[in-house]
Amino acid sequence: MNADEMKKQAAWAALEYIKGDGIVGVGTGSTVNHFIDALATIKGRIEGAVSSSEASTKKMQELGIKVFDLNECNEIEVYVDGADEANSLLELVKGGGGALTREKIIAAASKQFVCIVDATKQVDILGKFPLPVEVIPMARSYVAREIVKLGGQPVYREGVITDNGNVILDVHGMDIMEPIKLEKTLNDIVGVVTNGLFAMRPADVLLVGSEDGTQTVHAK
Ligand SMILES: O=C[C@H](O)[C@H](O)[C@H](O)COP(=O)(O)O
Repeated sequence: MNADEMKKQAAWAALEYIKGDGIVGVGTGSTVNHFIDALATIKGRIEGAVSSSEASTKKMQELGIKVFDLNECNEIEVYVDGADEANSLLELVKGGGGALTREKIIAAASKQFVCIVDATKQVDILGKFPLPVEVIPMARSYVAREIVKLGGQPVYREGVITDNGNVILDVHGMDIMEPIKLEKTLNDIVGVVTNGLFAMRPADVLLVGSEDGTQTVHAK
């Protein structure tokens, strides 16, 4: 079984968590694309979705899923999204696809966060995957210098503009021993919009697609 088949397995398993008939929070990425295919099979039962990216919005609209603005919604029951890394506390690194800010907003606005990954995403220590940081364009060099002071090696993701009109720095070389502390420290740098650590608001459930079927993990 390849990684994409494992992603698909985890994505379809997330359907079980869509119990009501309300609005579902939908993340971004190749794993979520499988989830959107799954969600389309129950589109008659749910009211619709809120979306964390233009890409997910487009795919959902093509499949006939109604997409709402988050400002039109109250608390979202369930948010389903992928991740680039997940540890045993279900703290995550996200943003490989550049959608971290809207993802973090919907995660914060949701009661339950179901994270869907393939088995390669599970790690003991976060940070091998370069940590994405979304930055206001004029602050890019300043923020990069501040990140170097924290021990990271920021690399400008050239040619990428986020859905919010900002740029991304991918921070290499960090063993993230204290994810909550680093998430807050990065947030405090002026010019940073969001960082890809989801530790203050980790996932509630992790569905891991693997050779042995989908494993359900709760935070230790
Ligand atoms: O910005 C992108 C998101 O955080 C994705 O959820 C994350 O990068 C995982 O993507 P994929 O499912 O394609 O591996």
